[in-house]
Amino acid sequence: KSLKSGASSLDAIPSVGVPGGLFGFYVGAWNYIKNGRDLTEEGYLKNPGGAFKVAFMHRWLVIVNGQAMIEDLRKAPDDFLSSAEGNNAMLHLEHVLGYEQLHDPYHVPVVRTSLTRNIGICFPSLRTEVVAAFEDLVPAKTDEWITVHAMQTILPVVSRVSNQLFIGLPKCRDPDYIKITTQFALDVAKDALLLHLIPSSLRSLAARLFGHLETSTRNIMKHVGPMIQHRIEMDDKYGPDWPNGDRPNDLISWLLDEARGHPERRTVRNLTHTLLHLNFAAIHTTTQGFLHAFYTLASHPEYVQPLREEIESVTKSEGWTKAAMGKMVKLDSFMKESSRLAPGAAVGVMRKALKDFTFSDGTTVPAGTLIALPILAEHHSQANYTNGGAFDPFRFSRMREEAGEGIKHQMASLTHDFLTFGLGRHACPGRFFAVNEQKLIMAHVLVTYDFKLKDGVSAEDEWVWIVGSANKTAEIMFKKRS
Ligand code: HEM
Repeated sequence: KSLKSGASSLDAIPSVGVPGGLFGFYVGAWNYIKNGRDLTEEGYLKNPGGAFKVAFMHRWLVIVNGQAMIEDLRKAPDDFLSSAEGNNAMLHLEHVLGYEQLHDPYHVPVVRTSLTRNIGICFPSLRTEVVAAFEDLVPAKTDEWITVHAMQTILPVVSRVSNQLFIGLPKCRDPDYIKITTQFALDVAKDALLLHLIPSSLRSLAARLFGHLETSTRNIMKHVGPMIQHRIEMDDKYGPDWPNGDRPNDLISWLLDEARGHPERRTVRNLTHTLLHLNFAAIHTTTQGFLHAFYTLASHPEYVQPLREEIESVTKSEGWTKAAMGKMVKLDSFMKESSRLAPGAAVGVMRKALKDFTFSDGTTVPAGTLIALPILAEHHSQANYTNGGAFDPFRFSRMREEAGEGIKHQMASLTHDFLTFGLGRHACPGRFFAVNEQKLIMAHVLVTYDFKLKDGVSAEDEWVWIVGSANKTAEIMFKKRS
């Protein structure tokens, strides 16, 4: 039904990759699954500063581009263009992450405020965890190279460091806990895909029968259930002021602060869902971004020296602190440039129109339409970047040297031409943590090891549908620096 009514009212918007004929839409949907990245680029180049539509599974997706339309999307209120409903249409959040995760997302302000504010205070334990994780997972010596599987090494490092902030020691190091949380993110993607193929009236049932949420919740509760129960009881009794001031400073406490006066949020189950959800939001995204940058660096050894010099000089004067990370402008630029060329997805910043919506150029989409931005094409565009297709690691640090351009070109800043973290009110609230974490891990690797890609390994992303992933099988060789 939505396809039919949507199709007729979206007539004025040109389509890409969809042939005519009776089954044209479905051929187009298949084309987009096979070739989503290139078709998006094609639509972008044919419709500069405008809109085009692609066959996206079983519905149209309208992709808008250019500064003016991106600004329209950024400014649109939630009751016109909904981010929650956009993400729900992509991921079926209420089924794969839990009903309350869609309908009461109170973790978002917690991540934006308490978690972000605590990065500096928690930085020493984050750094300790990075050092300990590499000692365990990359036990290289100075006199010989060792080879490790890149993804299987970095994923648990990122999980340990993220969960140091979420729940602290000892659980953040527990291999079974790490396995469940990292596997959960992959299961979410699988469940969402399955639910795309099932009519909406049967989704709830299908999610209960075939989905992974219940099992993962049960398994993770075995690890954190008693701890969370204890924290709720202590919070009921003492609020934030525990005797001797020994209340842990972690995500569970920050969530409980925000959950005061909301009994439905203060349950082991609700807090466990939130913990799983944030593991899903944080770990694979950060790992992917890091790995792409790491492969790029390993295949461009000429950039190692300038980065090492910056890291060694900053840590000499500042130590390993959040302020030090802020001063590593070349490293920030390197990571941002890598993310510009490999943002993880060709389209993103998904919104669903809840009412008919008219863009400033007059393009109108009816209520129910899914809308997104062509992230990768904007990132490549010559209109946004000189030599936009080329990797220029210090382009952003050079921009930052220009007077008055300080903050704007940092990796965590949101601009219309850098969309890795989204845009506007619903942009990623975890981006300050993600950037600090990626820089901390990269800085540690750079000062601790020499490294190189095993022969023949590709630093290029692998693309399926609209998703670009860092090489999953690559091996990296490490030797400890003397
Ligand atoms: C490099 C790593 C990361 C990337 C690339 C990334 C990217 C994104 C993007 C593109 C969005 C949607 C923005 C939009 O629709 O406009 C988002 C949302 C979100 N991210 Fe991240 N993210 C990362 C790490 C994290 C981390 C570490 C956390 C938590 C600590 C986190 C928590 C969230 C949450 C809670 C949302 C939903 C925001 C809302 O609905 O308002 N992310 N992220």
